[in-house]
Amino acid sequence: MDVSELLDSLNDKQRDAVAAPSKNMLVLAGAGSGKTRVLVHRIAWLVQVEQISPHSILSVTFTNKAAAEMRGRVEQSIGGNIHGMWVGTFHGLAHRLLRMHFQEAKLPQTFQVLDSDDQLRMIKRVVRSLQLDEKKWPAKQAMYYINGKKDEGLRPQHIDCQFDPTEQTFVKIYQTYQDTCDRAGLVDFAELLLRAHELWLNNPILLEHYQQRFTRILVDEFQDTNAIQYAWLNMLGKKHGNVMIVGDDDQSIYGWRGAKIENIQRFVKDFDAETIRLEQNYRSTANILNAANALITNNNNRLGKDLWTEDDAGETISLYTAFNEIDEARFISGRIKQWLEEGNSLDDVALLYRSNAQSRLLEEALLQARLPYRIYGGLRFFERQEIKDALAYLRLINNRNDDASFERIVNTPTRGIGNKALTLIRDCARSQGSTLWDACLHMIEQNELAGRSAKTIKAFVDLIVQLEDDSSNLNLDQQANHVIQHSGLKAMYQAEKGERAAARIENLNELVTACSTYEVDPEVEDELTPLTAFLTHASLEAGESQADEYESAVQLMTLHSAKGLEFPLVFIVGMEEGMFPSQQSAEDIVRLEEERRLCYVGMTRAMKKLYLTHAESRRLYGQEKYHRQSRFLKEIPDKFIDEIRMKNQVAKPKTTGRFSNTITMETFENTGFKLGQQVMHQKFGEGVVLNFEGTGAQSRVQVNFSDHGTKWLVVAYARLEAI
Ligand SMILES: Nc1ncnc2c1ncn2[C@@H]1O[C@H](COP(=O)(O)OP(=O)(O)OP(=O)(O)O)[C@@H](O)[C@H]1O
Ligand SMILES: [Mg+2]
Repeated sequence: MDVSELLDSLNDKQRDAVAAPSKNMLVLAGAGSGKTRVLVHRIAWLVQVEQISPHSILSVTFTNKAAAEMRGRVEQSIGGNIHGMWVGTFHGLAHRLLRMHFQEAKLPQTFQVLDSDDQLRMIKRVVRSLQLDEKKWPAKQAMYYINGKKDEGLRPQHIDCQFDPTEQTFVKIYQTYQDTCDRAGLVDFAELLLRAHELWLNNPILLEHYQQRFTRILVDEFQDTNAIQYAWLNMLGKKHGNVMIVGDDDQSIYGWRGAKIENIQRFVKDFDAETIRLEQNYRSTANILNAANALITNNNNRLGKDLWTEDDAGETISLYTAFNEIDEARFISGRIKQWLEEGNSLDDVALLYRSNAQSRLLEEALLQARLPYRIYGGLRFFERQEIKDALAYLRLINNRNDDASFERIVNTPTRGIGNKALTLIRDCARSQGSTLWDACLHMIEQNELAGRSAKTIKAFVDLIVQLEDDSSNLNLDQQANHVIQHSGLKAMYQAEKGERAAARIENLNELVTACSTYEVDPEVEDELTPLTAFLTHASLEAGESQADEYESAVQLMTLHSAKGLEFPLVFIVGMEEGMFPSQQSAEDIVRLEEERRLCYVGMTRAMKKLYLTHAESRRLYGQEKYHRQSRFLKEIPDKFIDEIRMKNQVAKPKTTGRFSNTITMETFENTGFKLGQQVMHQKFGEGVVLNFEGTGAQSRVQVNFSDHGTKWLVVAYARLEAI
């Protein structure tokens, strides 16, 4: 792209931001106003016009995927590659620094990243080792505590807990956990940021090196930075005064993870930054945009922004009231099918939900309708059980001190190592201040294990050593394959049988493929073995990209992970009180406002058409619950919404069992049943058909059961038999 093109595709305000002389800037603007576009064009501008070396540019994105996209977009617009430029998430960049300066950061070269699942296990173990009551000190709570403190930049010794015995215990857990991680060479996500911050704090020369190197810094989605990220940026960027941040206070949705909206104003003050506001939205139709704008005005203390569009009103937003969660899912799959039949692509469709667990039913409906789908950021490849098992073997082979991996696989597949033996090993590790692996060696050597345990533990130790011996000279993918085969994992999953087992084997095979296509980043990972590099990659990526990347598919994701994305057709499901807003946020104004921002984020992902759905009843934890519709629905002015309700589409519902003769003889929409007909249901027994609703796959019948009263049932599911 030449320079004029770079600017031509921008409006005046965007252009001002892209071509501004270097200074600290805040681009504050609502959803879809081109903030990310400005950032990308700004980088291209710096390289092409200002002749800044990519080496001097550091750009922070919110996800790894966004980083890859940004790199691609910049490379495309300057028509060349941008080697030397650092683009990544705060975590990814911190990790990179720690890899490059592991000694200064007081880490072993082979340090590994601990994901949250493994972190939780470690903390559980620590709580137990401190002989605390696990009910009183739940590991999860301790994990929030530890990560929260790290996000604030606090080590145990910084925490004043003299007069608070509860906090004293948490600090003790924090300290013990940290000691264990340090011993094992493990770094959790929050630790990455804190360590990287301390790295600079303790090494002024190193800091100065990076301050001089990164003379241009850009940050997307700034509204979701936490305290330690802000401190890190402040340290790096303040000296040269060329930091551009873009953000939207109305889209701050990670307060629960320590993000601070106040950082936006703080930045303006600390960095003496100029504010540029963008006001034109290029993403959504006027109906969608105005509905989202109306919703968000219900929040207080906003920085305030105007957002308008030149786009047409477009279709109204459709609101569907499903009568239960199955109906909701089927309605959605029906509409997607229709969308596809109208000649559109599945890639253009997103289903957004409040919590991950909601995906299951939607998946089921999509599977039934044979609509390919992909879960974005949910059941991630590298988080799947079998993958984590295989990686744990590789990790332990790579680094015997990795206690988390040791714990995971010591008895997977089962090899008769019981809890008793494990407790002995843990105790020994604790008393020796050693890792679990070393404790095993010690106990074997000293004959401290009972006959059977001694044998099984020795066998495990031998297995790991053998796996390493046999595979260390192989290529990375051969090595992975060898370990999957000879660890017993493959046989174990094969023995499981069924579809799920087949999927697991497929995943394991895919891991080998992932190894074979993995490319080492020469700037950081040259010194590492390919295995260490790959294992790190696995932890960081956690499968943000899915296996079947090239197939056209519906995207399923949580509202949180939809941030920054856009789709022509969007469904937001489960819009019920207690679901969205979530139960916990209903009484707390701060949390409620964050939920509302989340709804704003969700709605503003839609370009052409938005569906909002809710179910009148829903099975939750095995129980049928009735929820009122979400207050957010009521906050959207009626003029933007069009209600679809099956009841409106059918003949008047009847509530009694008496029918006129003409109706009695009709078979409703080929359901196979007639009004007044006697039917049998597996669970509810005998009954009489009272009424029909809906059409096609969604048709429902109302049946009066002799023993269970009147119920509405979806014909396709109910398996009613005429008698
Ligand atoms: N000046 C412009 N002319 C035409 N299209 C534009 C312009 N600016 C942005 N767009 C398009 O508008 C859409 C939204 O842009 P972008 O994703 O950069 O917005 P954003 O402010 O980052 O949104 P979000 O707040 O959701 O992250 C994109 O499809 C982008 O290509
Ligand atoms: Mg954006």
